[in-house]
Amino acid sequence: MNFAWDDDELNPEQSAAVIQNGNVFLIACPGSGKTRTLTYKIAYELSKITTHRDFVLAITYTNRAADEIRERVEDMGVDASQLWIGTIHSFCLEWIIKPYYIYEPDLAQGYSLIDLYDREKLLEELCLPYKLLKVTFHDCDFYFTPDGLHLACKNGSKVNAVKVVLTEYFKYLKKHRLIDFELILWYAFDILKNNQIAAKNLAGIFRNILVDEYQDTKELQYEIVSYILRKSSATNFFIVGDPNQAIYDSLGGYPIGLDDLKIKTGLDFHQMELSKNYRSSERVVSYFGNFNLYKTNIEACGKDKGYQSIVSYDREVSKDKLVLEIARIVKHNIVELAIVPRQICIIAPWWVHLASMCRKLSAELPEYTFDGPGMVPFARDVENIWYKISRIALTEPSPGMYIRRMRWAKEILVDFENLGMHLDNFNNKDFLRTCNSIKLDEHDGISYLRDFFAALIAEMSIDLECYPTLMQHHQTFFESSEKRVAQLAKEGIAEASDIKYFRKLFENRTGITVSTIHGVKGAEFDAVIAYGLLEGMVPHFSDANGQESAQKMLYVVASRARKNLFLISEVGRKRYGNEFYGPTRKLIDCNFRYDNF
Ligand SMILES: Nc1ncnc2c1ncn2[C@@H]1O[C@H](COP(=O)(O)OP(=O)(O)OP(=O)(O)O)[C@@H](O)[C@H]1O
Repeated sequence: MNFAWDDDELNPEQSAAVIQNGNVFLIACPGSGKTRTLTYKIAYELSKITTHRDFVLAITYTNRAADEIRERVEDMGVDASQLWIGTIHSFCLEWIIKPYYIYEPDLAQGYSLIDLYDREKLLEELCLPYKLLKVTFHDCDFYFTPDGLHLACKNGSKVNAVKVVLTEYFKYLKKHRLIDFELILWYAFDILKNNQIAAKNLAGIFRNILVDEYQDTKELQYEIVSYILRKSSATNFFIVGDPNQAIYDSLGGYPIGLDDLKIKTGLDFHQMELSKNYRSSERVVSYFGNFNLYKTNIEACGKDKGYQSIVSYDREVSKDKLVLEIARIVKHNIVELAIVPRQICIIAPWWVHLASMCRKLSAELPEYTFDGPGMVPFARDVENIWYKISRIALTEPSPGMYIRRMRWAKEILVDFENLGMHLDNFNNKDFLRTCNSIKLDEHDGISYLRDFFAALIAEMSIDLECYPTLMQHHQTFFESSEKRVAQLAKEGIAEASDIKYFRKLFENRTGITVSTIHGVKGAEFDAVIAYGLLEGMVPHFSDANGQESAQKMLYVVASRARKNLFLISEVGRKRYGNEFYGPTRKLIDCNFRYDNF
């Protein structure tokens, strides 16, 4: 029987998208339940599968989104064993590179994935000769298109140095048979381009391919999916996103137009739309409508629709008073407006401004906690096996965590087997049982993890020396974690070394979120406070398409708010010489009756 739902679960637009046969191109405005629609669509298509050979493939932007959707599908009582859901990188590794790497000359002799920490370290070293030009690994972002390499760096004085650094970087990777995230896409694309059988096999497995957040998808990713789709007339494609929220332009992401998509895939599409915003008040919706580049339809219809929102814009506060002003706004929301701390988010464009803001706010408002970037005390590299084990080591067995921990255990055992370990009948339940039996009385987070891993290896009789990859992952995991803990301690967060702080990462968030604009993608909060809205930051000074990018960033920021929105262009931030940053031009141009706050 097909999976069914009630009227109060999906609105008519969402239901129509879920049950639509064939290929769907779905444009969804902010807060319109894109994730909900995608989840039901997956559940619906899974329930229609009649043979064990068919799979549903869903590609999400983050591992976290993949986990959430999978868990929701399982909670709905739908069998998810024929669902593969994950990021495009995981998909390429598991389904294209692992089975077909021998067809790729650069990979045929074997390859391994460079750890994120090692990658950063390598690039930092290669940048050293260009210290005077202030070239750092942050300048070394790049991406590939079918025509080859593109640099994210648009700074004329650095570009040549970055090119040399990257040439050395690729040489090093090749010599050591390493690949990074961008190379995963490149090689997957190359394999499909040169190997008809690979694309055909994949097309035979997946009856449905679903892509979330298409607006931030890169050309190579569209190409990879298109190779598969062109090999099968029986595979349906469902692609959803919001072109107004495309903020990864500098890394090669773009919202493909329908005509282009038709040409690439050779398919026809039902063009559909989700236009009902369940998130924000009418006032917030009318505000972010000012930045609606593609003129998509949006109608507020959630439970907070009639909320008397505050939408304010401050262009006067000085940089030196910023912390006090943000603290005042936070307190007002919590004390006067009864908004809970975890429903507040503080956003700035640049990561560098957030760590110090987080620290200063923690000192100013000691009664609240702040969850910010750079606050994670250990290496969160999802491809590192020891990170995967740490997820189990740092969470407690409980009914609520059971399914998730079982899945993590399974992933670890698959990794172990891929390393050549013979696990006989040792299954994921046994693995969890072994982990749960490890009891340690250790308060230092890093020592705890070291002891935990040692106990686990001993219990499973694993000889680390026999598995170089495991040893290498072990070394980089701890090197990177020690560096992070030291950095946090330097910034005044001494408790970061405590095991309780480590465990917090996996608990439900209770503190005030502090995030970059890019990091807040997909999230929603009752109150949003955004600062650093300055021309040169929003948009970035090197952005060739700056005004359009600023418009999209403002659209993303403002559409995260359910109830209240506070925008700040502080004065007094030095640019260079005697020059100061001024407010974001798109904000100055926006004609809106802000509230005095
Ligand atoms: N049919 C519905 N009825 C009531 N609430 C809904 C419905 N669909 C979605 N919602 C709620 O609307 C909110 C926004 O949904 P979701 O986060 O999926 O939006 P989104 O489209 O992904 O937004 P964005 O693109 O801005 O990230 C969520 O709180 C969700 O539970």
